[in-house]
Amino acid sequence: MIEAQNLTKRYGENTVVAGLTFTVRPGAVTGFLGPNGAGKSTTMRMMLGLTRPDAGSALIGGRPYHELTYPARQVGALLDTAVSHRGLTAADHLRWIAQSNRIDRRRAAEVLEMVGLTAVARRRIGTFSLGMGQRLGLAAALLGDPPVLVLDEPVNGLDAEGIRWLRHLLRSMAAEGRTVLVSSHLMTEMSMVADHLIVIGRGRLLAQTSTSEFIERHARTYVRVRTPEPLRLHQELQRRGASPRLAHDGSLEIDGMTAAEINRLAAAGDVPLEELSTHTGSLEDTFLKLTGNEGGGTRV
Ligand SMILES: Nc1ncnc2c1ncn2[C@@H]1O[C@H](COP(=O)(O)OP(=O)(O)OP(=O)(O)O)[C@@H](O)[C@H]1O
Repeated sequence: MIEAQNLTKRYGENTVVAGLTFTVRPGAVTGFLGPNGAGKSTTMRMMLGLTRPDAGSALIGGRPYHELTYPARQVGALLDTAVSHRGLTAADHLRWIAQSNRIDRRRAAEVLEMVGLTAVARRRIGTFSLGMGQRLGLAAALLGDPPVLVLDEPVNGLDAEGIRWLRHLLRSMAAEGRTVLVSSHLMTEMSMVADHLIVIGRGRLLAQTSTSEFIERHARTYVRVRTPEPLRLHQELQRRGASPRLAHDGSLEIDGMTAAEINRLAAAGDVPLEELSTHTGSLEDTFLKLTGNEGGGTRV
């Protein structure tokens, strides 16, 4: 379990994390969503004792990070892919982390297997692609078999097969009862893997909900109509209180009315219809609308 209480971070006049309060529960994948610059990395760094909050606190398993005796056994973190010891082999890199956290060195081979890097265990990290680096970072996070995982944009650099593999890994980690927090700026990707969502924009909490509820509440449904007489239909619709939008292709998009209602209205007004269809806006659009497509901090 992770508990953030009023977490706040300012850089100069810029409040990049503004009083975030949320809970991340075990046994589920929780997506931490926000556009670039929304404050996700800063929040995760505060959870992991790497950045000092100006106010508030973050607890991992009921304790602040700095009070954990062997942190790598309590929380596995993937923060950025820059690995300092580029001359080390993947296996030696993991053995070194294991040793400094009093973890059995043999665990290195196990986690390399889990992330599909066994074949390159003896290669120097400096030669790794971005995707391989992400896998190695995940291996390091899993080294201490921790009950909590905090992963910052783990999808970055993975190819389609890697992304499928990661989804499976995250789900199985959650199914084992772990707390899994994964950040992303991609709504669609998160909707495919996360059970719960914490959405932030400009450092503020915008939503904390189950993924299915989020989709139900925010996905925009509208009706598209094509007619040779758009102006007349537009007037009829406005008379009914609707606000149709004229799309680039000349069709009308209408919120808040069903296709059947629009059909009856058109028939009553003797407006011929060439197309009448119901659409659901993309999740990505919904997300951008909710977050205002803005990441950066707010001046307060
Ligand atoms: N050390 C720092 N000094 C000054 N400003 C910082 C510092 N670290 C982050 N920021 C600013 O804080 C804001 C939030 O950054 P953060 O990296 O937490 O966002 P993010 O949601 O993780 O975005 P991204 O996905 O782009 O990493 C940004 O405007 C960033 O420029």
